[in-house]
Parts: sequence; structure tokens; C-alpha cells
Amino acid sequence: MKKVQTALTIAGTDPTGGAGIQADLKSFEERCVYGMSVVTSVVAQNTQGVSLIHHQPIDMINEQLACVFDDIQPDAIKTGMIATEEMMLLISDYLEQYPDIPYVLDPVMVATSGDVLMEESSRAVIRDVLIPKATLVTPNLKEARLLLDRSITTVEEMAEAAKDLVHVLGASAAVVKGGHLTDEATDVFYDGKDTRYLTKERIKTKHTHGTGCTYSAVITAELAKGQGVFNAASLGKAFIHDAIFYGIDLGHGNGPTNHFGYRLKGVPNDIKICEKIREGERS
Ligand SMILES: Nc1ncnc2c1ncn2[C@@H]1O[C@H](COP(=O)(O)OP(=O)(O)OP(=O)(O)O)[C@@H](O)[C@H]1O
Ligand SMILES: Cc1ncc(COP(=O)(O)O)c(N)n1
Repeated sequence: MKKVQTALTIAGTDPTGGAGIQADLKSFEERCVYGMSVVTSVVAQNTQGVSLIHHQPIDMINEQLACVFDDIQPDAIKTGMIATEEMMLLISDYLEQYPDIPYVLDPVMVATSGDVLMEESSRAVIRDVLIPKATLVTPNLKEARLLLDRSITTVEEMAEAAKDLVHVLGASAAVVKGGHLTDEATDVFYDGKDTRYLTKERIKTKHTHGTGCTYSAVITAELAKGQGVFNAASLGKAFIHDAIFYGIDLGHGNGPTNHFGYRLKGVPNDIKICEKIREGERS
């Protein structure tokens, strides 16, 4: 039988499928990597916002982690929403036991909708305990500002921030995502040696729910397949661009991205055509 690479996401949920664990699993699948998931918090949310959050008891998170690691060791790990210090310390224990598994840390703090997904008091723990274990940390501007405790208002300052995430906070590499800082969607990558810019045209849309989750999940899948960190980040950038570009108009708020968008390259933005292509592929 063919060996398939595996990736584990440790994160919160989104029942509408655009963000969190659901987005991560879809992204792993799109990159042909076998996806596994450990739920930290069950989040009642949709494209309009979060209505209720239920944190899993710490024993339950531990048990889920044990079930995965005792049976199918992941080739790469990502974390998304980790709300509390207790959860972070538990996850840190597992990461310490498996230091050779690539680890992507998406430091989720606040959703696009503005809802808080991480306790403010835990910020120091993510910074001091988890970031030093990360192969790659992927903050957006807001998260980078909070982690480094300073304002970041230019692309030059993003580059400085990426360097400090590595040299001061201890990540092996960092991508600082540009948010709406420039007309282009520019992210700055730094790996301890080189600073590189990942730039794509900014798409005018409000449908960006789950972009950060999807981006970091694709990077994780690529690392699971043995790609280098910069190549994985470049592929993640191309994937998320297509997922936004070939958007799907779902929900009443900030809708999700199209996780199979990159398959639609070169054809009009029409899901029915996607179905025809798939039929065509089968015949
Ligand atoms: N409208 C858009 N057009 C093109 N790329 C986008 C757009 N919105 C987000 N992206 C890209 O998607 C990736 C993940 O985005 P994410 O939402 O985590 O970061 P962000 O856009 O920097 O954050 P925020 O929107 O919370 O400020 C990044 O590469 C970002 O540049
Ligand atoms: C469980 C969970 N994790 C992360 C996000 C952030 O997603 P985004 O900020 O891209 O909407 C979210 N909304 N829900």
C-alpha cells in the first residue's frame, strides 16, 4: 500500500466549515495529506460571528492527543485556536516529546468578526512557551503587534517584526501577514537568514473568513510532504489567493473561501463548471 503523509491540527471548530479545524482538514485533503484533528474548543460560529464557546476539559484534550500520538504519528502539526494557558502548556509537553515534527503556529487571537478566541492572559505563554518550538509562526499584523508589543505600520516594520519573531522570540521562521496595510496582499517571510516577500494582488471581497487557518494548514501539509519552509509558505500563499479569488457566496456575513478554488484556474468562476471539469476528468 502507498504511504501517505499525515498532518495534525490542534484547534477550535467552525460548524459552518470556513475556519478552524474544518478549514484545516479541507486544506490538508486538497494537498493530498491525511488529516487528523484534536479539538481544543467547540465554537458556535458562522460567517456573522461567534455566539458561544465551550472549551474542552483539559483531560479530554490530553486524551485526544494521546489517541493520535499513540497510534498515527503526524508528519507535521499545526495549532490554531488555543484559548487558555492550561491548553498551551499541555500542547507544549507533546511538542517537547516530538521535537523533530515540523510545527506551524498560527497564533489565533481574534476572529475576523472581532470575537476574542484567546484569553488575553495567555498571550505571554504563547510567546514564551510555544513560539520557541515553532518551525514557522504566522501572525497577522494585529497578532504580531500584540506578540511584540509595538506598532507595525509599514512593510519595513513587518520585516523587522519577522526578524524579531525569530531572533528575539525564538521561532525558527516567521511569516508576518500584511492584512490591509498595502494595496497588495504582501506577507514578509524570514527564516533566520533571508527576508523574502510573498505578494499577490489584493482581491476586493468581504469573504475572508478562515483565510489565516487555510493558509497555515496548507503550509503544514506541504511541510508534512517534506517541502522546505519557504516553498511551503509560497504554495500556501498561492493556494489562499486562489481560494479567495474563486470565492463562493455563502452565508450572510464574511463568507468562507473556496478550498478547491485553485482547481478552477483558467476557467470562469462558476461552481457548475467545476463539476463539469470533474466529470470530464473521470471520462
Ligand atoms: N482580500 C484579500 N486578497 C488577497 N489576499 C488576501 C486577502 N485577505 C487575506 N489575504 C491573504 O490571505 C492570507 C491569510 O490572511 P489572514 O487573514 O491570516 O491575514 P491578514 O489578511 O493579514 O489578516 P487580517 O485580515 O485579520 O488583518 C495572507 O497571505 C493574506 O495576505
Ligand atoms: C475556531 C476558529 N479558529 C480560527 C478562527 C479565525 O479565523 P479568521 O480570523 O480567519 O476568520 C476562527 N474564526 N475560528
